[in-house]
Amino acid sequence: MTYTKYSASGNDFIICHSFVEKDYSTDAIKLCNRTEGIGADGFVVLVPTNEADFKWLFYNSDGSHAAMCGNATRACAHYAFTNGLISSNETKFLTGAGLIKSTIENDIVETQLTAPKVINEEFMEEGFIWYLVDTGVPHLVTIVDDLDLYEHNLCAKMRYKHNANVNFAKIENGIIKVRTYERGVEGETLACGTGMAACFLRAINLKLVNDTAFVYPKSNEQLTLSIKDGIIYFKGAVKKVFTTNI
Ligand SMILES: N[C@H](CCC[C@H](N)C(=O)O)C(=O)O
Repeated sequence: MTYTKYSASGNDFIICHSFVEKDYSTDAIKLCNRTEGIGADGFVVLVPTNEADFKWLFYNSDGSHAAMCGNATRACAHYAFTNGLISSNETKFLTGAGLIKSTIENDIVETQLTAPKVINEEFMEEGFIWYLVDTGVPHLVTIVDDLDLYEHNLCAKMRYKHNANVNFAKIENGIIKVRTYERGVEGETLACGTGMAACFLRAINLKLVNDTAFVYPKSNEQLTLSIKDGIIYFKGAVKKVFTTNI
């Protein structure tokens, strides 16, 4: 089987395409293992569908299924285009969160996320003020002045209590810096697309940024987030790291 490793702002994925739609969770655990596998935060299998250019099956590195993954949409769109699975540089494909549209311009890919759903506008827990929103998957967001306040055990506690990813964000001069504990990776990743979108939405909600903002995840790679008519767009570079047959 041919697998391609991608990095999308540091969030890394193993991608392949197949005619066979089945449960690949065991493959995800083996392939994503960073000591005995290729190593990645997630595993994606693109399969045919009559409803869009393709459909994806997305798995976190622990084998759990997730409806959506912002950074993986950018990597998969690039993969589909460079592997000739799509003929246009604009693609629509099916995820567990619904239809996703992505546009590929060389190594820069922009994705239009599904409409966000605010679950809880504001609540206090563990000494922080939280915002809970679904940007394709559920995300908790807290705005802090110091990103060193991010702490693994606190994030794990909030992750399990709310079954959501956990984000700490710092906003300074209209720029957002984010640290994310990712559900299904069960630790901090170098970037989380739907998490950055959740932090951007909270910053908009608090009137701390304009309709377009630069967002920097742990990898410090720059992404651009914008909102128009309630829909979030996020754009950034992707990198095809290598292809292998195993
Ligand atoms: N770990 C997430 C899915 C991946 C989200 C993240 N990698 C992104 O780029 O949006 C979850 O299970 O809710």
